[in-house]
Amino acid sequence: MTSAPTIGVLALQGDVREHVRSLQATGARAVTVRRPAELEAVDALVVPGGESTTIWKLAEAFELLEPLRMRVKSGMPAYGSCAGMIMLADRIEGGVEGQQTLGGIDMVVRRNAFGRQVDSFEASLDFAGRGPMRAVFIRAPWVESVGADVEVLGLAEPGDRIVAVRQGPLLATSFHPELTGDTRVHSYFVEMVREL
Ligand SMILES: NC(=O)CC[C@H](N)C(=O)O
Repeated sequence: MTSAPTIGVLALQGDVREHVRSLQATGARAVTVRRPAELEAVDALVVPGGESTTIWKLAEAFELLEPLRMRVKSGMPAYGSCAGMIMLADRIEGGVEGQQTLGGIDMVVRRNAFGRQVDSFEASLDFAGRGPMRAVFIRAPWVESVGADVEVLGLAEPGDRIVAVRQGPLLATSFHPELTGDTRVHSYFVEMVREL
């Protein structure tokens, strides 16, 4: 890709503004996406943290679920944080009755996996070999298992759980880099978008 990519942030629910700011801090052009026409206009998409059941239901109500699935299937780069990671999972555990995802990453993601005692916590982890990073987890999922084509990019205590993965143009983290002001995950994603 030669010109600067336009990266959308799915703006149905969740911490949309924080992702827009993080993307802009890397120098990328960031826009919000709420309608199918807006989705068509972006080169890549961030699915924010929030509540995956709400994002799913609103995506259906806004007639975005199928268009989102199609774009992901056709190779659009996407990055999901927390609820966004759940949305990019092919399979989930602990979902509500009938909960659907967009899919794309060959993994099983367990919702609210770290348990009530540790609803929210911080951990230091190495993301993609880019040095220690402070990571914020909020009712976070973890990745229970991954398929052969999925690259593990980060593990976290407690339990050395998988919390960052990549499969081709799709990236997902259980934590929220948009909340810590550390732009390394967004920079990694923007680099991915530029390379594809
Ligand atoms: N901070 C988050 O995004 C939490 C995710 C939420 N527990 C869900 O299932 O969607």
